[in-house]
Amino acid sequence: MAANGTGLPMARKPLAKIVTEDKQGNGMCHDDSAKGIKAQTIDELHSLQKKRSAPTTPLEGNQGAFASLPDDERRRQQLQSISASLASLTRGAGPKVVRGDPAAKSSQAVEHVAHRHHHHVEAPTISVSDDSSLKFTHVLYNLSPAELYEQAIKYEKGSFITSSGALATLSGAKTGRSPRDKRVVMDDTTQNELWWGRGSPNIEMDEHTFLVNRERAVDYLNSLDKVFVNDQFLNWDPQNRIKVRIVSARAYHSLFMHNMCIRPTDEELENFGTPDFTIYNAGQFPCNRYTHYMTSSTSTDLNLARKEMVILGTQYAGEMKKGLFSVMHYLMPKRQILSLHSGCNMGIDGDVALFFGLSGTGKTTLSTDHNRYLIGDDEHCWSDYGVSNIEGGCYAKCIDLSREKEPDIWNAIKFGTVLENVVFDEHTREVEYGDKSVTENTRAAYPIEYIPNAKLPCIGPHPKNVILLACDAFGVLPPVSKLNLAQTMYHFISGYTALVAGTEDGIKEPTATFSACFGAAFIMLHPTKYAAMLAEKMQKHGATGWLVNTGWSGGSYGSGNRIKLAYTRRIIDAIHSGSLLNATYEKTDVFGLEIPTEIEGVPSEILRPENTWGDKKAYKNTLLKLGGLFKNNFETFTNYKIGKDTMLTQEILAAGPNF
Ligand SMILES: Nc1ncnc2c1ncn2[C@@H]1O[C@H](COP(=O)(O)OP(=O)(O)O)[C@@H](O)[C@H]1O
Ligand SMILES: C=C(OP(=O)(O)O)C(=O)O
Ligand SMILES: [Ca+2]
Ligand SMILES: [Mn+2]
Repeated sequence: MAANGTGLPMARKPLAKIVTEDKQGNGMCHDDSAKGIKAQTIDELHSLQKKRSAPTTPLEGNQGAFASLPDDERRRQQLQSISASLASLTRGAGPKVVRGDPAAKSSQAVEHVAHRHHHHVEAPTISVSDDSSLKFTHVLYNLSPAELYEQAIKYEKGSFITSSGALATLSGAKTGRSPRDKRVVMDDTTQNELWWGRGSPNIEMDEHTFLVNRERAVDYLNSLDKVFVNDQFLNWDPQNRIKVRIVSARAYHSLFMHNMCIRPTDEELENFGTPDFTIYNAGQFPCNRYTHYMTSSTSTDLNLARKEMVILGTQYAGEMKKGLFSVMHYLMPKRQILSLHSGCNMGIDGDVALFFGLSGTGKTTLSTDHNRYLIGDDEHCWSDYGVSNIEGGCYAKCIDLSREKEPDIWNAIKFGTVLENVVFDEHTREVEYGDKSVTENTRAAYPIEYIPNAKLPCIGPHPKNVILLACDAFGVLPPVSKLNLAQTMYHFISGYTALVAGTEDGIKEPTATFSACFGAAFIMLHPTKYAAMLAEKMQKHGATGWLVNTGWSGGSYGSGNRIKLAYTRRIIDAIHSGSLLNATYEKTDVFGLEIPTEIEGVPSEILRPENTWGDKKAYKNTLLKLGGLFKNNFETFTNYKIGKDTMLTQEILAAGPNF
């Protein structure tokens, strides 16, 4: 250390600064030596550049006289907890965990935890029986976005800073979720509690196979020089907050979760304790196909009893966010709280709207509204006290993103934002949002406060409007319809959308997707459980249901056009303001939907779909075709009672298409 390593003021008086005569600044003699640089080598000089801060970057050996014991003890326990998380279940002991970057110079003292037995049992003597227990695992704990940028750029191929400051990354071979590779441990409890079988997203796996995959993931993570650990929260409702730990191998994954989960304050982090749920993301490493239940090299495994999720063979970051969402779909209903795959925003008068819809239907786009407060774009809870966002960030699609149409999302793509799978100019680093070379599912993940009118904390009163979004590529659903409660339930359970499969390959036929509760991939209980809760809450709080088609008009995909975002926004405005509630309505054939005759700012002729079709016969046929698809899909639900009220069940069954 330099002369002043004692912490006392320098005894020697600094020399007077030498004043040079050059006022242009082109002289070579701007001598600052008077300040007495506290470094004798370049390395030491560089070490001065970084001011130390605790606890987000706790690399220092701050074991001086002033370091209080409880802090030390807390830190030791934190490392011990991470070691326990990373412990092999077959070898008993957790790895030696070291805090800090393995590439850091030895001048940076690191904190160690030697072997600790799983579940925090002290090991008196340890006989070293395998090589992995001789190795240190470096832990990069809750790094800041800047630190994660550096890690990504240094070590992860395909990481670049874009012209707006976002971190562009590649998710590898998987650029979307892999629902068919999702497995859920079936045990005595979950066998009875969860939704299994036809239509269910929960494909069974046994406890033993889970442990095989868990061990595979943990061994992979421990074989690395370093792992990233995020300790964060889910759910802005303080009474129902869940502590999550994400162990991952990539800075990209750590930054993604930093943005998407709720970020703890320093105090909250110090008192974090044991997580309620842990994700082991070993996405670069495949699962072993010889393992029972494995049908590909990708596996995302949920174990509710162990409160753990294992990811193998996919680096798509959305798996982590949606995996945790599944967990919330299990935990929250147990507390009589409804979990919702919806966006949510609030007007200046406190009117809250929910936006349900499958991927690509407009939850993120329409909940991000410059005239309203954003509560969240994708995952919420509805309790007896109102709504709360589960997450701390948004995950926007950015294909064809434009500054003009979506200024708030555009401006959120800046330093700190993860930009997945986008294409950019190699020199200017300007992103080309129209380019689908890597995937059509390009994404931006940013902290919610990057949206200027985010509502912090992300909570609000009971919803006034429940908007069901469907992107109908058949072009027969009206741009907006007002729903009664039974219709709302019918469409909620159906969870319809029809996107166009591959826009590139000349595919003309839209394919209908039905996904119960607008999120069948994430629900854990039978859809009727969530539907009953939604009906009860909507009734109790007097919420109105709406069906909004954000898809085609004037014909199916290929002949018609997608409804202009500007029109959809006017429709949504009219819902929020209450003006649409008092409009004049007429009923449609087949679906029996109530459609308004006029809305300010929207051409009246588009409100009734058949007006926009040139070929009326084709319209009728397409309408009947879609009606038939709805009927077929709903057959699986006809034997279920929805809630306590048999009347409601009958009404819901009758609220579908009639022809
Ligand atoms: N009329 C419309 N309403 C909503 N979104 C539209 C409309 N027309 C085009 N879009 C585009 O559709 C996409 C909707 O995606 P997004 O809001 O991310 O859906 P989700 O959050 O439900 O997955 C966006 O890219 C948006 O620009
Ligand atoms: C991240 C996702 O959400 P959404 O497309 O609904 O925004 C997803 O479904 O993978
Ligand atoms: Ca979604
Ligand atoms: Mn979204």
